[in-house]
Amino acid sequence: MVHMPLPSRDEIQQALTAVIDPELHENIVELGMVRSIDIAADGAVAVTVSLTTPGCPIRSHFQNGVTKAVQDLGVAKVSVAFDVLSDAEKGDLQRKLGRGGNLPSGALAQVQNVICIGSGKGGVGKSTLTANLAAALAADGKKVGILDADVWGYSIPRMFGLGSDRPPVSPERKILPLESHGVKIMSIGFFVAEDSAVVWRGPMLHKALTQFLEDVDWGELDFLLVDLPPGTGDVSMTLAQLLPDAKFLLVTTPQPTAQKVARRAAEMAHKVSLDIAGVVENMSAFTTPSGERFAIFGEGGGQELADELDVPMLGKVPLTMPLREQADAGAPLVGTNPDDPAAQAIRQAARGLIALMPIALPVLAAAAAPTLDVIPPKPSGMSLPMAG
Ligand SMILES: Nc1ncnc2c1ncn2[C@@H]1O[C@H](COP(=O)(O)OP(=O)(O)OP(=O)(O)O)[C@@H](O)[C@H]1O
Repeated sequence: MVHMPLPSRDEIQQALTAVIDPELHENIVELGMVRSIDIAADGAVAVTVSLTTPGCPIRSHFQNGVTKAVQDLGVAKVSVAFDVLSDAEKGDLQRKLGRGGNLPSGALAQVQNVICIGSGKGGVGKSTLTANLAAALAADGKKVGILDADVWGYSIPRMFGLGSDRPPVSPERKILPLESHGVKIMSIGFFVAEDSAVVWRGPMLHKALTQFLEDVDWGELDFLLVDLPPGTGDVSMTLAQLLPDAKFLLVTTPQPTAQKVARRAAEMAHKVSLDIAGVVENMSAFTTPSGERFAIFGEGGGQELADELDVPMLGKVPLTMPLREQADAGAPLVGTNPDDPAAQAIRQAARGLIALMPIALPVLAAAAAPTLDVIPPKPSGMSLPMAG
């Protein structure tokens, strides 16, 4: 067996430059967040990382990143501890970043679980499930928000009976989500004229999404559900970068083709290191009032995908007319008709999600708000001013 020589302190420090703070977009060594590196006689390495806030929601991102960076040097035993930067150190950091104001607000500091809901292809019912899962979680007493990041096909406002009213802005210059059926909602649809074809891409998209995460006053939430656009594109990559602790929930129909593209979405999630929480199969089968059952899109695709990915199958949601009708009427079915078979399956999936999530840790209040300077302009001269 070949033994690698133990790395020096400098080599470990160098390796830690691979760990990037996703909010500050800089590595933790450069940011002065590596408080100490200790190498024991037996070769075990202990690293202490200083966070900007004790309730830092991306703690596990640092834990995993530091552990991997040191292990890659051939170190078998790595431990990571955390403390908090002093006020003076935070001041130094702010100067280093060239910011006059505050560090990123950590608007998500009070959000316990972020779940990105994605599908390989469009039209599989991802938004319908997002809306109803949120309503089911809220009915279960959870504090829930939806970020509608389906920039090309936003439909969440309509499913909650919300128009295109601009959300208000608080005196602290935070955008306040609109609330409907007990769910806090933020959508790109609140900022663009209905039916306008907005070409969101590249940096503008990145800025808009960053703002929806950082400048929105989400407050205390048990769950923030993020309705992704279909596919594996820009939005998903950006969000994965901004939300390293988020989980991914895959929606698919039972068809082999849908499954194939859903698998691609899963591969994307793996690539950007997002854990997959599970699979929900939608449009599973249709049952006539006389009880005859038709598997219109086939059977078993969701379970196969879940088995292949080795993740839980959280629910099989049948095709029912009320689910579509209620989405069109602007009131989630789980609230209006909880006994409908689709509503029951969605409530079961919501309970499955709750069971999968880690126990909530106490968190600190979010820090002060950044200025609203990054709302992207609407293309063709439109702008996205906000009320308030
Ligand atoms: N289980 C279901 N039973 C009946 N209708 C459904 C079901 N699931 C979704 N639908 C309907 O199918 C259509 C597509 O659903 P939805 O808009 O949620 O899909 P999507 O995957 O979010 O699409 P995209 O992301 O491409 O906009 C909607 O009209 C919705 O009401």
